[in-house]
Amino acid sequence: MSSEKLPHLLIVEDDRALQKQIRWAFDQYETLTADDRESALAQIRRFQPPVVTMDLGLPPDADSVSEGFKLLEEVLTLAPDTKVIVLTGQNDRANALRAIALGAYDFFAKPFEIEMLGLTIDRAYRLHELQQENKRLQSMQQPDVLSGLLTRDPALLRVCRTIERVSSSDATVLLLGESGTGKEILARAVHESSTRRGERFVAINCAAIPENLLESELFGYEKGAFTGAARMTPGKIETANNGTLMLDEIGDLPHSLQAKLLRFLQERVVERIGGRQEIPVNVRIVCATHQNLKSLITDGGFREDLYYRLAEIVVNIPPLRERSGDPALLAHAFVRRFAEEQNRGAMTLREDATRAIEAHRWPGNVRELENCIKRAVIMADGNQITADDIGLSTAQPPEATPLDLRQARDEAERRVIITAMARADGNVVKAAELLGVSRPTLYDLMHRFGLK
Ligand SMILES: Nc1ncnc2c1ncn2[C@@H]1O[C@H](COP(=O)(O)OP(=O)(O)OP(=O)(O)O)[C@@H](O)[C@H]1O
Repeated sequence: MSSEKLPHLLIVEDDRALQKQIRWAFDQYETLTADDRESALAQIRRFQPPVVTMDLGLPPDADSVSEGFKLLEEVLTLAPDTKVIVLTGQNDRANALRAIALGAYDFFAKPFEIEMLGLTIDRAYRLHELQQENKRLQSMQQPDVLSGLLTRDPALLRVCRTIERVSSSDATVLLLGESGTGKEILARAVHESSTRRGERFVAINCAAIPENLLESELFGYEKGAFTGAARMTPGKIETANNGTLMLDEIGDLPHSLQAKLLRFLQERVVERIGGRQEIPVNVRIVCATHQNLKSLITDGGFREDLYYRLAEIVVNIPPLRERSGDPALLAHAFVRRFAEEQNRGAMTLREDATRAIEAHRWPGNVRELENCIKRAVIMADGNQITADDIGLSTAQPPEATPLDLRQARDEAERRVIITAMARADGNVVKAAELLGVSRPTLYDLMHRFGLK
C-alpha cells in the first residue's frame, strides 16, 4: 500500500519523546503530529484524521487541562465524527470522565501500555469506517415510501416487500382488502417507489360518483359535448399521463364503463366524450376494492376479461384483526400523534386500554382504530388513556387453532411474543418482563421466529 493510502492518525503531544514513541508504534497509519492547540487544529482542518490521540496538558499552560479541553471541544465541533482518545495524568479520573462526557471516544492514563492504546485506536478506526459507510448508504437510499405504514405483522410485511418489488415494473396492481386496511397508502407507495414518482398520482373512487358523471370524470369531455359542458375538460386518466391512476372501489364500476375501461387498457388511448380524437395516454393503473371480484364475476357483476387485465399482480391486504400485534402497535403510534396534534403532552395507554384494543374485532380496520384513539385522546381526563376512554367491549371470539401440536405451539409462542412486543411499544426489556423470560431468551425467540 502506498503511504498516501494509509489512514491519518493525529498525535497531539507536547512531550517530543512520547510523540516519537507513539509515531514509531503506529507505522500502519500516516501519522501527523502537533504539539499545541493551534497546530492541532491546522492538521484537523487540512487532513481530517479519523482518529486523534490527545494529551490534555498542552502549552502554553501544560500543567493545566484547559487548553486540552478547549481543543477537544473545537475538534468535535469541527469534525464531529473524529474519534478522540484522550491521554491524561495518572490520577486524573475526573478529567478523563469529563472528556468522555464531552464526546471523547476513550481515555488512557499515563503511563499506558502502547499495545492497549493500539487496540483502542484500531477499534476507533473501525467504528469511524462503519459510521462513514452507514452515512454513505443512507444518502444512497431512496426515501422510504412505506415509512408511513406501521406493521409488525408477517403477512403485511410480505405485502410491503411485494409492493417494493413490483413498483419498478409497469404491471397493473389489484389491491384487495377490507375498508380502512391501508389500500390507498399502498397504492401511493407503488407510485412513490416507481420511476413515475415525479409525475402525478391521481385517485378516483368509482363508488362515490354517479354513473353518468363517472364517465366524464374518467374520460373527460369536449366543449359542448352535453348541456353544461362549457369547456373542454380532460378526464382523470388523461390527467394522470406519465403517472399513476388509482381506481378505488373498482368493483363498483358500472358495466358500461367496464367495457370502456377495458378498451382503454387494450389500446392505451382515450376518447373524450363528444370528441373524435384518440389521445394516447401512458399511465400505470393501481386498483383497489373491498369486494370479492371473483364472486362478482360469477354473478355477472364484473367482466372476467377486465378482471384479468387488472389482476396482473394481486395483493391481499390482511384485515387488522388478523394482524398479530398491530392493533396495539398502531394504537401507541396514534396516541403519540394525536396527543401532539391536540397539545396534550405525553399521553400513554393504560394496560386495560391496550387489552381492550387487542380484544376488539376492528370491522372498520385502521381507520376505525385511528378514529377511536383520536376520540380517546380528546376525552381522556389525565394523560393516561383508560379502557373506558376507548369505549370498546372486550368480548373475544374463539380463534381457529391448527391441529398439529408443534405448529400450534410455535404459532402460539410467536403470537404471544408479537403481542408482548406491541404492548410494550417495542421495548424488549418490558416485553421480556411481560413474558416472564430473560432478555437474551426473548432475543433468541425473536430470532427463531424471524421477528426483528
Ligand atoms: N399500517 C398503517 N399504518 C399507519 N396508518 C395506517 C395504516 N393502514 C392504514 N392507515 C391509516 O388508516 C386510514 C385508512 O387507510 P387507507 O385510506 O389507506 O385505507 P383504504 O383501505 O384505502 O380504505 P377505503 O377502502 O375505505 O378507501 C388512513 O388514515 C391511513 O393513513
